[in-house]
Amino acid sequence: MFLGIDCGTQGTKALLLDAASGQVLGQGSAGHELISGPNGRREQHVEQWTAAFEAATAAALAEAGVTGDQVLGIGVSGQQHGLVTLDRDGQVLRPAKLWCDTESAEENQRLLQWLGGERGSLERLGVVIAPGYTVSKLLWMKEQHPRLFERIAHILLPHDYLNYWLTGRCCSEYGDASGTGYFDVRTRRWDREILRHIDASGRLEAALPELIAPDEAVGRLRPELAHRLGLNPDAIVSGGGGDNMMGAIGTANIRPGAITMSLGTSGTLYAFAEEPRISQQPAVATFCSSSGGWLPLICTMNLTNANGAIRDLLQLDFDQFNVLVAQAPIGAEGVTLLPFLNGERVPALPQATASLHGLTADNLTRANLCRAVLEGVTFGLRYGLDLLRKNGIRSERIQLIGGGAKNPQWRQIVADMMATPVVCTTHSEAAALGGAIQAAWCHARQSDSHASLAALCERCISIDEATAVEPEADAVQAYEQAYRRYRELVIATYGQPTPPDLTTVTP
Ligand SMILES: Nc1ncnc2c1ncn2[C@@H]1O[C@H](COP(=O)(O)OP(=O)(O)O)[C@@H](O)[C@H]1O
Ligand SMILES: O=C(CO)[C@@H](O)[C@H](O)COP(=O)(O)O
Repeated sequence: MFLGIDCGTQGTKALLLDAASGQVLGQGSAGHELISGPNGRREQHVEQWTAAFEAATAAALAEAGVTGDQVLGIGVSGQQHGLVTLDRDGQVLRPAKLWCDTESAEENQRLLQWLGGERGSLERLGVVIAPGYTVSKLLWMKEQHPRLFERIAHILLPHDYLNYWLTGRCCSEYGDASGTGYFDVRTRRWDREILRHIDASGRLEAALPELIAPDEAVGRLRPELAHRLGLNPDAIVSGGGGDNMMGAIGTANIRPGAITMSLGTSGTLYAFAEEPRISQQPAVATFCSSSGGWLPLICTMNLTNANGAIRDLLQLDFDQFNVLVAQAPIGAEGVTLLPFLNGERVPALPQATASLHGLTADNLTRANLCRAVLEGVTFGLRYGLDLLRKNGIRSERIQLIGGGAKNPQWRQIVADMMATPVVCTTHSEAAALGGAIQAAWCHARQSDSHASLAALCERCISIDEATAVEPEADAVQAYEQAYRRYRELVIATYGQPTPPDLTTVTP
């Protein structure tokens, strides 16, 4: 039995996998609260993650009817880019600053300048540092909380922190590390110089966790924690990874040829690559995968949060929202919502606010508003898909995961808007499943078994054919028009982000 954990933005999901049969035996979840503040502050108390870990794990074990002593390994997936700082006694210094926090956008701009702009960042790190990446949070902390900054002894990402809580060891793996902005994705090494630029004392470099390979274990559970959670004290903890890296494993996206799209708090799109072919397009982040390769990725910051904001405003539940969406035609009778409530990463508009366009006395209806938000957030992913496709990434279909993938209406909208068939894997909690599969892989390597990651994915992941949807020709055309209007409005309202340059730099 293997336990997969996904510490997402809105909550933690746990899943218990019988890796021998490939069956998921039980699942559980528990929510997190966001701390929102001025200038795009989005933080979370790490105690929420550990409490949610415990609650979700207990629920998954109870649903499976299995005791924790049967768990042989744990794999943790986590929201990317967040900054957790510890002092030398291992105490957390302040709430974690999250991937969707844009408070350090200005610090990011200064660091980008130091790197030589987008080109300099690409040449040096293989990614263009974006607001939300970890590196600018460090500069922000130095300037805003100098006393706490001086006490930093360990810098961890969210899933690294959970691994530390589980095992007592601070380390990181290539996938999540590649989203920090102080890591070279080509060589898979930390970039210490950028940290020295932020603080010449050497404190930050000394605080970097050790890097481990994707099939390496972090260690075993701390005995007292194993005892408290009722888990097997001999259970190993695998390296885990960022939620997108784990979502890739959990959808068997470990070979070129597949595209996974996640409809979570963020919207993401990614495809496995065997080589670090760095795109010159700044929006495409060529992260490392947590399965030995690379994972070119697009991320939008406004997805289910924007839907939720309109749902709350109109006091609707999911079903009522969906009924209203269905009542409005494609294009919402000319109502377009540019949903940048949190600022945005793709397109690169960290300071943007959302805006509503095309309202008239005739089209201002609840149905059009609901459709406009769902279309607006999905258009962002269409823009991202175009960028990936222009960089040579092709797939016959899109594998849809995350909370939003449970919505059949949204699945059809995705298929029509992307003009591509869409399907879900049996377990939409693919990041948690990926964690469990990675733990089984790691356990097999430790026990000298020859179970490959590919064989485990084949055994544990299946397509849910009942969710398969094909694009419908009329709808594809109608969305094409609505998408053009969306792009024109983005450019007219916020200006043109860096024009796409589709050549590639040093592979
Ligand atoms: N049936 C559904 N229809 C539409 N959206 C849903 C449905 N179920 C869950 N969601 C959305 O999914 C979100 C959570 O997705 P999830 O992938 O777990 O996010 P995260 O990992 O960022 O915490 C919820 O906030 C909710 O808006
Ligand atoms: O920042 C990114 C990817 O670069 C996000 O995808 C985060 O990893 C958060 O994921 P969710 O909470 O939406 O699952």
